[in-house]
Amino acid sequence: MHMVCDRVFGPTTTTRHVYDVAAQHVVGGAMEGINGTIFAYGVTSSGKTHTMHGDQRSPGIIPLAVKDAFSIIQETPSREFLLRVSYMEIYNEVVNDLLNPAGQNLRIREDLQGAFVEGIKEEVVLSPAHALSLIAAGEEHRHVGSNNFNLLSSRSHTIFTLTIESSPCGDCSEGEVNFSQLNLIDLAGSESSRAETTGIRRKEGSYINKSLLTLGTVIAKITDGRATHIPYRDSKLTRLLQSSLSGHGRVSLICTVTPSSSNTEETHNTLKFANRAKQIEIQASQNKIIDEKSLIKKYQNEIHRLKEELEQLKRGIVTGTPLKDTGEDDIVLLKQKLEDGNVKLQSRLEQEEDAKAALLGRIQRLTKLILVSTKTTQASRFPQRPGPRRRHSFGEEELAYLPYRRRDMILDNESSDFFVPAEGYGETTEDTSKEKKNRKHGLLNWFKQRKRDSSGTTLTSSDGDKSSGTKSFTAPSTPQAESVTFPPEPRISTSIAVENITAAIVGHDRELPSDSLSRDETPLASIKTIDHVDLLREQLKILSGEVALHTSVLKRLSEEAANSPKKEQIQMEIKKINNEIKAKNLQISSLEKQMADSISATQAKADKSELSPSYAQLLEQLNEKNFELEVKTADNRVILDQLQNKTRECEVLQEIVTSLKEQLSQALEEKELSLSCARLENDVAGANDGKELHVDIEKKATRDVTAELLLQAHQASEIEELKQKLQELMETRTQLEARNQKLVEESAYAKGLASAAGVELKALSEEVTKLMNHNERLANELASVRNSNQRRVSNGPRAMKRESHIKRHEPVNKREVNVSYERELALEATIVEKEQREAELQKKLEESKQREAFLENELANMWVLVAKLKKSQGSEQDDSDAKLKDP
Ligand SMILES: Nc1ncnc2c1ncn2[C@@H]1O[C@H](COP(=O)(O)OP(=O)(O)OP(=O)(O)O)[C@@H](O)[C@H]1O
Repeated sequence: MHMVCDRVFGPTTTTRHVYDVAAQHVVGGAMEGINGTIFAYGVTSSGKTHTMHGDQRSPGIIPLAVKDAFSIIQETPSREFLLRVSYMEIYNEVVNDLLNPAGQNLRIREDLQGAFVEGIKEEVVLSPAHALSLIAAGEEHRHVGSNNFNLLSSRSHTIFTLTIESSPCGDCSEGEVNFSQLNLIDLAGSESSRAETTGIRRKEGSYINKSLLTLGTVIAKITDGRATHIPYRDSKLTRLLQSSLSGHGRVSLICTVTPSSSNTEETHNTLKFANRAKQIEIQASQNKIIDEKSLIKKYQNEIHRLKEELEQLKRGIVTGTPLKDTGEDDIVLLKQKLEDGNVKLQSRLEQEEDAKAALLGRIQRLTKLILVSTKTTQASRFPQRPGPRRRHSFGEEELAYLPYRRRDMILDNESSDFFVPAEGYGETTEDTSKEKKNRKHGLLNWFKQRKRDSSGTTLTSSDGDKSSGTKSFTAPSTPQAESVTFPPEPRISTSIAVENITAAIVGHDRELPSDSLSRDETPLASIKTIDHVDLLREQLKILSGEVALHTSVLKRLSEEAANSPKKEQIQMEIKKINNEIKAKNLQISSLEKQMADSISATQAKADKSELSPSYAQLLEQLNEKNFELEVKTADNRVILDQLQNKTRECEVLQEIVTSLKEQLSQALEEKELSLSCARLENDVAGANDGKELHVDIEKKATRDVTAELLLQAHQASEIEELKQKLQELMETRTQLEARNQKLVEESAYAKGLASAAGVELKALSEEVTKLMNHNERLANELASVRNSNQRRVSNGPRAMKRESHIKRHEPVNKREVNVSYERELALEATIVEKEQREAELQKKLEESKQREAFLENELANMWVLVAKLKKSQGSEQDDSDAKLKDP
C-alpha cells in the first residue's frame, strides 16, 4: 500500500519526542490564536491512552501540551493570557461533563462559530498542576472497562479542551484579543469483530465502532472532493470535530498500531485511515475577538472600572468639605453639626474602607486569573518565536497528578511555577495549595496496571496550515470570533486541491442552518418541536447505526457459517441477530411515524401562524433529513433482504455440503465393508491376490472438491466391483453351507448306520456265544456218549457176563444198542451241522467286524470333515461379525 504520512515512530521512541515532532506546533499555534486538535486513533490496546495521557515515567501529549502552554505564557511577556479548560466524554453517543458529575447527557448545539456543548463546565486554570488536577479529577468519572485485550480499556472518547485568550499587556490595552481552542482527544479503540464480547461491552463496542466508522466516512468524504454532503451529524464525535476535520485549524493525528500479528487487519485499516486523513486540506487561521464578549477583555475592563472606582473612593475620603465663614451664633450649631458630621464621616469612612477592601479583593481575584510572564523583557513573541524554550519538565506538584510516580526517570530541571498571574501572585499560591488538598491521584492510567513494556508503534500524521478558517468549538460563554488570514507556515502539509476545501466548507455550511438559528430568535414552541424531532432523529441514527452493525455482523456470521463446524450455534446467532434487526426496524418505523407526526404538527402550526424564513428553512431541513432517513431505512431494508436471501442461499449450500458429506461418509463405510468382505473372501477361497486398496479419501475429499468427485467416481466403480465380489462370496457361502448341511446329514445317517451295525454286531455276537455254548454242550454230550461206549468195551468178563446176562435178555439189549447207535449218529450229524453253522457264523462275525471297522473309519473321516467345515464356517462368521461391528 502506498502510504503518506509525516513520520513513523518505532517502539523505542519516547512520547516526548512524538510530542516535539507531531504536537508541539499545534500547541504553539493554539497559543497564537489558531485552533488546534490532536487526537490518537488506533485499535484497542494499541497505546492511545498511553500516548495521550502517559504516566509519570513518560508523560503523554496532554500533560506535555498543558505544560508547554504555560511555558509559552512565560516566554511571552508582551501578552497576558486567560486559560480555561473543559473536559468531556462521549460515551454510547451521550456527552457527559467530566468536570461536573451533574452534567450528564449534554446537548450539542451550533451557532455561527460552530458546534458547542451546552452547559459544559469551564474552569479558569492558573497553573499546569491546576489543569492536570482537573484532568485527574475528570478521569475518575470516565467510563473504562476491561475487554479481551485491555484491562482498562477506554470505553468512551474524551475531549480535553484548553480555551486560550490572550491580549497585549497593559491596563488600557485596546488591542485585539486572540481566541483559540486546543482539543486533545483520546479516542476509544476500535474493536475487532472477532472480539468476544457480550452485554454492555458489546453495546459500548458497537457505539465506539459506529462513531469511528462515521469518522472514517467523514474523512473519506472530505477527501473525496466530489461529495456534496459530509455526514458530520451522524455521530457526536464528528459533530464536535466538524470544524477541526473540515480543516479550520491545525490537526495532528497520531495513529497507534500494535505489532501483534493478530491485529494485522486492524493495523491495515488504521494505516488506511491515516492515509486518508493525511489528504485533508488544512486552512488554519488566527482567530481574533473584536467585540467586548471576550472573557479576558471582560475581566480587564472590570478591573479597570474597579480601579477607577477605588481611586474615586480614595479621592472622596481624602477630600474634606471646606469651612465657610460663619457667624458666632452659628458656631455652636456648627460645632454640633461638625460632631454629627464627624460621626457620619467616621462611619462613611469605615464603609468606604470596607468597599475599598472589597474592590481590592475583587481586583486581585480577577487579575490573578489573567496570566502574565514573570520575565521583565517585553520582547514580542509574535511573529517570530524566541529561541528554544525550556519546557516539558514537570515539577513535583505536577507529577503528583500523573499516574504511577516514577520520579527517577524525570529530569526535573525547572521550577513549575515560572509564570505568575498579572497581579496577586501570592494569592495564587495560596489557592494552588488549597487545590493540592483536594486533588485526587486520578487520571485513568493512575490506576492502570502496566501490562507490557513493549510499546506499540506510534505513527503520526500531522497537517500543516495553509490559509484561513474558523474556530472549532464554542463554549456557552464563547464570544464571537472573526477569521483573520495568516500567511502559510513552512510545515509538512498535504497536497489537496483548493476546490476541495470550498466543497468541504459548502457541505459544512449546508448543514448549519438547522442549528444555526439563534435560540433567542426561535419561538419556544418551535424549539420544543425541533428538540423533539432532533431527539427522534438522534435515536433514529443510533438505531440505523445498530442495524448497519448488526447487518455487518450477520454478513460475517454467514461467511463463518460456511466454514465453521459449529454451524448450529452460528445459525442460532444469525437468527437472533435477524430478530434484533427486525425489532430495530420496527422501532425505526415507529420513530419515523413519530417524526412525521411531529413534523406535520409543526407544519400545521406553521400554517396557522406566519412562519419566519429561518423556521421554514428549518422545516425544510427536517423534511430533507426525514427523507434521507427514509431512504436510508429503505436502503437498510433492501440490504437486509439481500442479506436474508444470501443467508438462505448459504443455508441451502450448507445442506448440500452436508448431504455430500454424508454421501461421502456412506461411500467410505461401504468401501470399508467391501474391503473387509474382499479380505474375507480372500481368506476363505484362498484366492487372495494381495490386492490392496487405498482408503484415504476423506482427507482428499475435503481438500479438493473436484478430486473428491473423481475419487467418488473411482470409488463407485470399485464399490461395484466389490459388490460383485461380495455377491460371489455370498453364493460361495451358500454353496458351502448346503454342502455342509449335506455332510451333516450324511454323517447323521452314517452314525445311524454305525449304531445299527453295532446293534447287529452285538446280536450276532450273542448268537455266536449261544451257539458256542450249545456246541460245547453238544460236544460234551457226545464225549460222554463215547466215554460210556468205551467203558463198556474195556470192562471185559464183567462186561461179558453182563453181556451174557444181556444175551439172555438179548432181544431187549439189541434194540437198545441200535437206538444208541442211531442216536450217536444223529448227534454226530448234529455236531457236524453245528460246526458248519458255527463256521458260518464265525465267518459272518468276521465280516460284520470288518464292516464295523470300515464304518467307524468312515465316521471318523466324516467327523474330521465336519470339524473342518465348522471351523472354516466359524472364522467366516467371526470375520463378517467383526466387519459389521466395525465397518
Ligand atoms: N509505547 C508504549 N510503551 C509502554 N507501554 C505501552 C505503550 N503503548 C501502550 N502501552 C501499554 O499497553 C497497555 C494498553 O495501552 P492503552 O491503554 O494506552 O491502549 P489504548 O489504545 O488506549 O486502548 P483502549 O482503546 O482499549 O483504551 C497499557 O498498559 C499501556 O501502558
